[in-house]
Amino acid sequence: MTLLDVRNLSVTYAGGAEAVRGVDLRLDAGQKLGVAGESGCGKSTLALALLRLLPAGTRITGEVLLDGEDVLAMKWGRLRAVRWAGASIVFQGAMHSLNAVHRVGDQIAEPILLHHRATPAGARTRTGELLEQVGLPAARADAYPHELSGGQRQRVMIAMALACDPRLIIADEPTTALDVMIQAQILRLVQRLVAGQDLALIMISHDLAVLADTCDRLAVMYAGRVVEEGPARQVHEDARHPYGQALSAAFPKIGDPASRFAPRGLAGDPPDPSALPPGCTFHPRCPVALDICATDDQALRPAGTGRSAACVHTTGPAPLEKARPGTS
Ligand SMILES: Nc1ncnc2c1ncn2[C@@H]1O[C@H](COP(=O)(O)OP(=O)(O)OP(=O)(O)O)[C@@H](O)[C@H]1O
Repeated sequence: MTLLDVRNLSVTYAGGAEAVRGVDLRLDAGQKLGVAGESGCGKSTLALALLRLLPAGTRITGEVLLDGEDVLAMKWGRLRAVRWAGASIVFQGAMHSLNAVHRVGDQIAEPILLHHRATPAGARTRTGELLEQVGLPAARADAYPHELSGGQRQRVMIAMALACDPRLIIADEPTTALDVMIQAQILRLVQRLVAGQDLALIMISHDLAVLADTCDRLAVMYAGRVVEEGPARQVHEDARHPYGQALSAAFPKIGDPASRFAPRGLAGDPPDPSALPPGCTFHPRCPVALDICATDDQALRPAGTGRSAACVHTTGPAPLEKARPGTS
């Protein structure tokens, strides 16, 4: 059953940055979707748009249907109910997301009190259970954020995200700020919490290998657009879009120790979303670009069973839009 249906979602920041452009995504109940892409490709903007957490003045268009209800069209009161209880977000860098002057237990209890109309004693019991679920002693509820390590704080953030029994968790680079050993622990925790449950997950990372290990499906974003989508392992091991191929070559393949020593980086950076190049936005960096790529962008189209890509090499020419006049 479809839990999340994102249709033609676009986000433009007040300054004119087109951070997300025409994204379509579908997620079934309990399904795990990875969203990959370099820094600046619009992954966090996409996550924030799903719960309308973007700064005032940002233009969001399209539809975000959560259980059939459009988050983008909801009244404020309904939106508040959907945040935490329908879907919740675990951000990167827990220190900035937690309030430094409140005990972590009180911060976990807050959404429980708000959404479940629990008594303070009931909320405290539930907080203890949640802390134990994420591998912390219940007594850590009395700690302030600065008394916890980075990994412990991220566990608290995950406990908060679980507090109201959401059907969807969005994890935005949940391990980025942590050292490698702790990263692995937190990833295992997320995998354990979502495995075999009806809890859907959108996990955002620049690391395809991590996503392939955790998720069922994978969407690769470039310059605000999904350029490739499909079963996670297949996209990681045999990407169809040249950007997906470059991204996956930059990280070791699961179970392939040789690839660990031969990462191939991609020259250059993603384009400035306020001044996107005409045609396919990847063409200036693409090793296999054709003349047509400088003028015509390609729509995401079928590229094998259950897979899609937006590349003239994979799917043949079918322009999404002509280059804007004066831009080529
Ligand atoms: N509040 C904002 N105002 C204007 N532009 C913004 C704002 N937030 C992000 N951007 C721009 O939108 C683009 C997409 O940023 P976003 O953070 O979504 O990318 P990302 O793929 O999540 O990158 P990272 O992995 O570094 O978080 C970037 O060019 C960024 O500079």
